[in-house]
Amino acid sequence: MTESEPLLSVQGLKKHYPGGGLRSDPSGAVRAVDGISFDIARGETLGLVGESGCGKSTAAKSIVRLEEPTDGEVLFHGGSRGGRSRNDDGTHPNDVTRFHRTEMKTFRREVGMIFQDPASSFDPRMSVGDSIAEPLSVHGLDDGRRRRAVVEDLLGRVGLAAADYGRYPHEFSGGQKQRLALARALVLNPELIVADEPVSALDMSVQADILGLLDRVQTEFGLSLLFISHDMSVVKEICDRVAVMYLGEIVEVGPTESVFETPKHPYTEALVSAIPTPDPRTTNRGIELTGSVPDPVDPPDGCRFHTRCHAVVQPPDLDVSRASWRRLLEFRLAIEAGEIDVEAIEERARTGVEGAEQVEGADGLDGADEGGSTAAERLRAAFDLPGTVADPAVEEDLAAAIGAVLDGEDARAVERLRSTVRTPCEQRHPESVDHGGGHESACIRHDPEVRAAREWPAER
Ligand SMILES: Nc1ncnc2c1ncn2[C@@H]1O[C@H](COP(=O)(O)OP(=O)(O)OP(=O)(O)O)[C@@H](O)[C@H]1O
Repeated sequence: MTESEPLLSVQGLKKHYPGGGLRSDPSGAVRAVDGISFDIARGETLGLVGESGCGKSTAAKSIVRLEEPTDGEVLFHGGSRGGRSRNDDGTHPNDVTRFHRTEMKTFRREVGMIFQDPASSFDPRMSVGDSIAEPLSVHGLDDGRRRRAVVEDLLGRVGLAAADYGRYPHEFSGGQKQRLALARALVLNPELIVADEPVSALDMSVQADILGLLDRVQTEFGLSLLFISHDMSVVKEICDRVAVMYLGEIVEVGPTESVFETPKHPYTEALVSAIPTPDPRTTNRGIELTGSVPDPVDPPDGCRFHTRCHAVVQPPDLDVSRASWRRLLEFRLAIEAGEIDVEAIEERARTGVEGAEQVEGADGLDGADEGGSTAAERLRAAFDLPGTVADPAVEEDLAAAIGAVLDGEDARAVERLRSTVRTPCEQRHPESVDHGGGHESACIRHDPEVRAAREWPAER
């Protein structure tokens, strides 16, 4: 491997779990990881970040083959270990996904893992020293005294004492257990550590200790580190580069400083914006990330983030304000998700929690109450929709869609709205665009072809 070749190169990795779909395709696969690619250089820490359910753990497990990947390559040691290049059939001799048993055994020695819950990796009936030493026996170090010496040395390096060798897991705190887990991950002198949420279960002060330790150990041992976390501030602390994952895909990757200072993808922007600022007088950028990650069985078309995106692109020919556009799209998406509960809206109006009196001046469709508003107006009010949309064609579609929703015909409502309330973001899967310095993102606002064909304001 030359210096410039990555230690780990993940290419188009997919992990789909069979069945389990509840929505449009009940037999559909759970697309937990859906074609991710990234490299990790020797001695580098790459952070894989995203909300719960984005596929981070599945990605980690697929890379080390605790789960069998559905597709893609995981090249360990670049492309030239032992001078070997690709086989005639295009496969690669260093592709972990194709390793046989003996190659896997070697690979496992070269990759250490740490998980969120360190307790689960220790047998409560075994001394921690014996647990840490176990991989040494498995990999052929038969000399018990040497095994003990290696483990005692490691215990010191992770901030514990050689005398801790004979103690049992329940005698250690959460932070100490994570130190033990790190010692165990290091025992075979690996080149890569995969750490999946290693500090999420720990108190803030202990988190800082463990992050400091990871950082120190990484430098000392010259390790590469794949660091998985949902916590942006933790990632910022420790990573050289960051890959942001959303619904099975990587939407942005780049040097940590660049990604945090000038996030290019709206999802990253929202995650960065949500980081609490240490100074209460300064406010963050105030982008609210609403809702949760959609079902990976049936991900949204085009850009998977468009259903939650604050920057979702308005069609150039839709002549309404930006605020109205967002509301119209949110309304359509709510109908599609089956989230509109007309009875609850009516009930709230009756009990005065949300007044129908907020809506004035629009033509009623049906069901006028004592205050004079109609069910259609109350539905508009509930979704903060304009009383009348300025663009007559859109207003016609919206009124028809509202009527359909009130009639319980959601499919008809969606069909009607889809003709006008339709974002370019759902029509095209965004390609990754290079912003320079290894900073890439996949958002159609940056796609040169799309930008050339349409006109919307330059955003970042
Ligand atoms: N064995 C499985 N079978 C079916 N679906 C699964 C399985 N494991 C994970 N999933 C689904 O795959 C998606 C990604 O899960 P994953 O645990 O990888 O996400 P994550 O980003 O690591 O989140 P978390 O931190 O909550 O674990 C989720 O929708 C999850 O429900």
